[in-house]
Amino acid sequence: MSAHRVVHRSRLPAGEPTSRPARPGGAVSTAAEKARQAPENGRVAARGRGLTKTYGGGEATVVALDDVDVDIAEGRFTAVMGPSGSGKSTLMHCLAGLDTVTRGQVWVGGTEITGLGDRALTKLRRDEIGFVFQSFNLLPTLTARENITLPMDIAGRRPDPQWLETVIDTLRLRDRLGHRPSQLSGGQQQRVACARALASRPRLVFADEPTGNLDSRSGLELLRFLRRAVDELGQTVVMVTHDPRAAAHSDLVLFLADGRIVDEMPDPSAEAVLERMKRFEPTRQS
Ligand SMILES: Nc1ncnc2c1ncn2[C@@H]1O[C@H](COP(=O)(O)OP(=O)(O)OP(=O)(O)O)[C@@H](O)[C@H]1O
Repeated sequence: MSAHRVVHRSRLPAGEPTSRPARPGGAVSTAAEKARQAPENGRVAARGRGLTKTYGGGEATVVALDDVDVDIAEGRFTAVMGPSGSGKSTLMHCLAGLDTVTRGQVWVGGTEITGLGDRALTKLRRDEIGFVFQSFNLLPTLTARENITLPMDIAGRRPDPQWLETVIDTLRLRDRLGHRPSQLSGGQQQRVACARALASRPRLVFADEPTGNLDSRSGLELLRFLRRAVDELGQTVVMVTHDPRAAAHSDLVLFLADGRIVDEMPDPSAEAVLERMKRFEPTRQS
């Protein structure tokens, strides 16, 4: 679908994990994994081992994640798909340090975040991770530009001006920078939210249904921008989506079912993803 397979990474920091660990068992050690575009430098941006997340207790226990091993390759675009309730958002939130796991370990870059105190975790999220959610979470009293730079302003950091301009232009926000969210369309608000997530050039961008509230043109532009952020700027993107066409912009699709990674697809096409998703239909709840 998108011509994006050449990856240039000129911005890789030193000192990160240098090899992918052995992965005993589980979907991530299948033949498909060998076909996956393993990063030449072997770096992982985020890693989960034995991730288990349960809610409730006794007979009412819900297992949202069931012993998941996962590596998110640095400088790649990973999509996460699966039926409703399969654990996609939970996986993303646990990898991003927005939620805690019941068992297991999570690393972001070289830092194990499981067990980190609130303060250290907040700092790591602020410095290393950008979030794009379906709900835009913009502050209504601030202009688009102020919303975009707010996280950096709070952190007392100055955006790289050139990068910020690139983000603003690519997301076609230049003539909207002085507008407040109520004066923007849904698509424009989502683009502001995306610009905010990318403004600090975070190592890792997590996007939860980022195109869910967008018309198809705005959605396509957002996906192309995320693709560019990966190909041209070496960023790492993890996107939860229900849309096979959106997933086709990624390098690798991870398929979840019942809290486990049950399959993965490198270099996905929308058609192949749709076909794979159809195999979940009998157990689908929505
Ligand atoms: N706070 C919670 N309390 C109890 N159960 C929860 C909670 N959050 C999630 N769950 C359950 O955990 C499971 C996984 O939820 P999750 O939101 O990760 O799924 P999902 O794949 O992202 O779903 P969807 O595609 O519908 O957004 C579901 O069965 C859900 O009902």
